[in-house]
Amino acid sequence: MEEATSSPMVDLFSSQNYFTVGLSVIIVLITILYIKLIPKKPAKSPPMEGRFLWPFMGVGKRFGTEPVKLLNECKKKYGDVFTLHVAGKCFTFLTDAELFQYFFNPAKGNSIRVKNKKPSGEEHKLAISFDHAVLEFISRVFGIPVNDFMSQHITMVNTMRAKLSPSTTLPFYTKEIASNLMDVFEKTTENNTNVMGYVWDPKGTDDLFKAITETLFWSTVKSLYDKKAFISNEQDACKSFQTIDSQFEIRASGYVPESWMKTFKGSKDFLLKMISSLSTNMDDTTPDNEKRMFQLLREALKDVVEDQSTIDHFGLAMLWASQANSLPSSLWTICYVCKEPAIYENLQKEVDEVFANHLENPRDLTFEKLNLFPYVKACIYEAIRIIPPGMLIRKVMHPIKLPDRDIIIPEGHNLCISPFITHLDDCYYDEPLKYRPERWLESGENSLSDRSKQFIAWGRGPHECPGKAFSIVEMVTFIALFFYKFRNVKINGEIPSPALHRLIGVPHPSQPISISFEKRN
Ligand code: HEM
Repeated sequence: MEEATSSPMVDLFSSQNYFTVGLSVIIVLITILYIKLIPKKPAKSPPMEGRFLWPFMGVGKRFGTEPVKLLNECKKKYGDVFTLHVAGKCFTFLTDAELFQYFFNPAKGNSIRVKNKKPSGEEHKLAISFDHAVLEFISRVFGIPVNDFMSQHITMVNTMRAKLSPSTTLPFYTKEIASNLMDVFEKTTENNTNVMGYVWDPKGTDDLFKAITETLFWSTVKSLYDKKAFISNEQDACKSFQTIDSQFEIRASGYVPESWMKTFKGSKDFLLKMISSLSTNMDDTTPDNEKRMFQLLREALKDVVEDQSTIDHFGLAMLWASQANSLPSSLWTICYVCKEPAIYENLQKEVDEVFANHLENPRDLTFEKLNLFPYVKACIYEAIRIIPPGMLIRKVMHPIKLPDRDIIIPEGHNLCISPFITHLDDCYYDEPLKYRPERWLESGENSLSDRSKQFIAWGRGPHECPGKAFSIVEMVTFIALFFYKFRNVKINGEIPSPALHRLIGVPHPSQPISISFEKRN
């Protein structure tokens, strides 16, 4: 018999063995990587969902497609504090309204810093930070340099808060809104071609959101920037805004470089150019009480930023913030009102009564006169209650312990609350899914107000939306005039669901909405 010639040494280096050894090394490396990527869960930290799922993703896919369902499931499973592991990041949600004070007012010592951690500098005084939570995506989307955002973002917010208040310039900014809106509602293909905005067909529209956007965009811009702002033959500013808004999440995520997002970049550059030319042509001799919001913002920033073009980037951020929530909130209000005949009738009655008895010309609807529309306001609040911004976010800068709970939220977590979850919780609202504007008008025990602890659509505390008062004025004016100008408004088909991938801000509709109406001459 022939002896075997191959030694064990030779066997070891056969191609099959190379493969087996290679495969084993890869498996070991993947296992090490997997274990390394599983987020650490320090003792006493909140229960975590998605920790052991493929660590790059966690519950990322579900969070991006059905966040509300996921949050409700977790709330049931873990209680009112839990963490989601999303694509390597930890999002800790507080769902009990009693805990919101720790989220909104950390400065008052509400969130208790864990003792052995010492703050290292001024900006780290607070255990949680708004600025650190939004810094990256704000600078990606609007191009505000990180250092300028950290040092001057508060200047922007304080300037807006001071000037968009009923006791200062808010009545001035809002005095022409009615007239500007009427110009657009009355625009036809034959007349007023010099008025920017949508042409409302006398019978209806197949895309209500587009119609609202192209109407309200221009009136907001005229109020806050300049009467003639952004008008150009080169490109449509409203379309540029729509492009930025629709691609906001993709750019904010940072997964796609801006150079690959040609239409986004083109729109952003165009709007920055428009804002910059506005800056250059500003008349500094305008009396303070007649200066537009952007002019005041520019004055507040010009001596504190090194590169003057940074002001334009702040101006772009303010432009987006001033539109992104008011537009869908106006849309959802019209949809809900039209779907409930009794509500529609009540609202129409109020609108008709005010325009018949208190205002000869709808264009004269001033700031003071808006108090004549309590039912319109209640309809808007109720729509924002049911379809609010998806979530509010802060960064945990130092581990925090929630009083009375054996839970420590680790440093680095994103701390979140979701108006969607709270506003639809039957602990806080009777029949929460029911659109019932009357709940905002009830008195006594049931009375609600936008200060109720469970109503958080505009946030609360030091970061409460600085445009809140402006947005209410704008939306009440818009809805009152819409139902003055258009009669027998009917939504054709079902109201589509909100597109929930948009968690920062009020969601858009998932489908175009078609409506028909008769237009009053
Ligand atoms: C329906 C209308 C609106 C809603 C529901 C809304 C909601 C919000 C929310 C929830 C926040 C974050 C609050 C937090 O994290 O605690 C916010 C921030 C902000 N909003 Fe609004 N908003 C609306 C309209 C407006 C308007 C019209 C403007 C501008 C005129 C505006 C400007 C801003 C700005 C600049 C911030 C950032 C605040 C900061 O950085 O501290 N918003 N808004």
